[in-house]
Amino acid sequence: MESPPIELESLTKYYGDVRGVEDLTFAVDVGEIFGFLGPNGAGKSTAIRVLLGLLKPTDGTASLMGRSVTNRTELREAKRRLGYLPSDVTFYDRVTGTEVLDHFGRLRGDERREELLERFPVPLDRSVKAYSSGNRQKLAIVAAFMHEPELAIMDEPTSGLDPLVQNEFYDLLEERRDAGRTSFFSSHILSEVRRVCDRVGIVRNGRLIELDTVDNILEEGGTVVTVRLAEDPPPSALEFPGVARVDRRGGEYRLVLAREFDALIERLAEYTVLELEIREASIEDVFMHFYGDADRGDDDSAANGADAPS
Ligand SMILES: Nc1ncnc2c1ncn2[C@@H]1O[C@H](COP(=O)(O)OP(=O)(O)OP(=O)(O)O)[C@@H](O)[C@H]1O
Repeated sequence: MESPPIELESLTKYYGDVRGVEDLTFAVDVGEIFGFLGPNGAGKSTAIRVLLGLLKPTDGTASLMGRSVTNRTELREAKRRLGYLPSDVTFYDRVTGTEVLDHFGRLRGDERREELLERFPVPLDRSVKAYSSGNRQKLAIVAAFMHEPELAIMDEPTSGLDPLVQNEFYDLLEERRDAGRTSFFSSHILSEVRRVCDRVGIVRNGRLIELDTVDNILEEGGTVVTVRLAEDPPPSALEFPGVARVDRRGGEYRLVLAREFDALIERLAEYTVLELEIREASIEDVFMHFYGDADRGDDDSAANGADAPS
């Protein structure tokens, strides 16, 4: 059987006392577009840097296409079949775009170079020092994908790209999926996650807190109910199975829930309903609770609070 493109097993990385990631276990399947999400400082870049062999795990294992990233020979083999897009693209400044691509082409191949340059055009003859951040990102995309890698690992790949270029990039990921190639990327842009990701893993405080298909997650929190009551119950009084979260803002309660209307009506019948609105949830409504509430008690480590900017 084919090895998973990415496999993490109890992966833990501490920077001294500061927790990067803790006990991360999940695998990415062949042909998936997998989104790696979580608030700032959650541990996404740490996991990605371990996967690329740039950081040594404190504990646990990580492998790419069945090759352990802590074994130099295996890592080198895996890297030939990998495309990588870092979060802050830096090239040696005194070279031109063409020279950058020549360099990566010699290392790994460049059969899609011309086609990708038509889709992500950059001023090839100019020094990359003079590139705008968007052009740097486009050059990095061409460099990462021109050898048609089996697996692409990307840290916030669309940051700095204009909307048209972003769309071109999403098309590229979808074509890769159709060809059975795997893409893994971190993102803060929920609309792009909804548009392209098959499955997501969400990390917070270094730990995996959700691993599911985007469809399932949206289904479970697909409805937003806003209600105003004559009474003033605590938000927890409006919780029932199927409710993902309840917030109170001013005199209004806002529930994100699966389509459990009977249970909703039963619960609201205990109160005097003054106003009621029911609408389909946006992806922000559904995902925000994975981001917020960071201090609600799921932190059990002295390392908590060490979220200095990275
Ligand atoms: N080189 C480092 N030395 C010490 N601590 C670090 C280092 N790099 C990251 N950290 C810490 O590890 C934790 C995880 O950071 P990481 O950069 O992996 O998060 P992230 O999810 O990628 O965040 P962002 O969305 O802001 O890019 C944070 O607490 C961060 O301060």
